[in-house]
Amino acid sequence: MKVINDLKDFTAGGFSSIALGNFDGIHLGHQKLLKRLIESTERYSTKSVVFTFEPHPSQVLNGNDSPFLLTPLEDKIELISKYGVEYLVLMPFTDSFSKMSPEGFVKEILVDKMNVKYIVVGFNYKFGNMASGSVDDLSRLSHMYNFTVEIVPPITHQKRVISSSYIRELLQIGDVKKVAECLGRPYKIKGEVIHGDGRGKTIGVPTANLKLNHLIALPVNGVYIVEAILKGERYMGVVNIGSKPTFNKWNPSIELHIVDYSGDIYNEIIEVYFMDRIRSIKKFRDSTELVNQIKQDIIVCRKFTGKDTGIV
Ligand SMILES: Cc1cc2nc3c(=O)[nH]c(=O)nc-3n(C[C@H](O)[C@H](O)[C@H](O)COP(=O)(O)O)c2cc1C
Ligand SMILES: Nc1ncnc2c1ncn2[C@@H]1O[C@H](COP(=O)(O)OP(=O)(O)OP(=O)(O)O)[C@@H](O)[C@H]1O
Repeated sequence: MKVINDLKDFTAGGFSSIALGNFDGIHLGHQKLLKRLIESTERYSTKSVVFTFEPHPSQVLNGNDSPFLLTPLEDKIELISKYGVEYLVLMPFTDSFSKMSPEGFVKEILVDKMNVKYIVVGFNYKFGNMASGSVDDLSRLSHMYNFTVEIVPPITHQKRVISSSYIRELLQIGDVKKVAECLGRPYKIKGEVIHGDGRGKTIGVPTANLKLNHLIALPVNGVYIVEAILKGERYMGVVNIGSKPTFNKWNPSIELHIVDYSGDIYNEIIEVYFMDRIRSIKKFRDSTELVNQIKQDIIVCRKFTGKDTGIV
């Protein structure tokens, strides 16, 4: 897959099939669009293109108030390329770009620069300045400029329309199981192992403290069952996201205890896949009570394994 930041580098020749949107998370709704995109290329003899913005428009429009992301760019690229997409356009979402009218975007970018023949979008797609363009506008413009528009009806999970924002809401209540159902895979975060207070080893539960990308959404504070990928190997583990009230440590951290593992893993990169939430963080009377609880957490974690986790 060719990743392009500047349309000058777009040299597809012939016609294009284009999927439009932000694609944060590559959830089941996005996946449906990607499948339809690939299917269209045979019908229309086109090149497949995913057209998205980088950075995410909300980061430009809302600055520090923009939501945390579900997928870092490198994961988004990897997930999209798995569908066999030929071009991924990461259009810089500048202030001036955000002021383009819906008509201007379609004519100047999609028609003139990309020779569009087919567009696939979801039912609620909005585009152009102030998100003023709708799928009806896109249909109207398709007659004017002679391309086909396919509008994908809502993809739902338990009667809720799946969207990146809905998945962020689920993370905020810790429902990582439902998140996995909406993504078609478990939610993943990735980080480098850094030094903690070194208390874990002394209480018999060594933990890897992870340094994370601060733009990426985390599940709400609590204790989770996870699968961890370390040096290409897969392990089960338990993760604590949040503070350590038992020791009066209130700064947030994320700590992973890998079950049945010992060894020095400082500076290693670990991928963590969230399978289920076990409980909230509690203040225990002392470290013995805490360790007893963590042992229980590990039992719950062990019971969970043996299942097909869906990690690809
Ligand atoms: C599975 C798991 C559950 C945890 N649950 C709690 C908890 O409920 N309350 C708490 O104060 N600390 C909890 N912790 C955090 C421990 O206090 C922490 O791992 C220990 O203090 C070591 O911290 P350090 O790596 O910074 O030295 C938990 C840790 C793990 C791995
Ligand atoms: N559940 C869904 N069903 C059908 N189409 C969808 C669904 N979710 C997103 N799409 C479509 O996929 C494309 C990319 O979606 P986009 O990432 O922009 O929005 P989103 O996933 O709905 O997230 P947000 O919550 O940020 O609006 C758009 O064309 C959108 O309409």
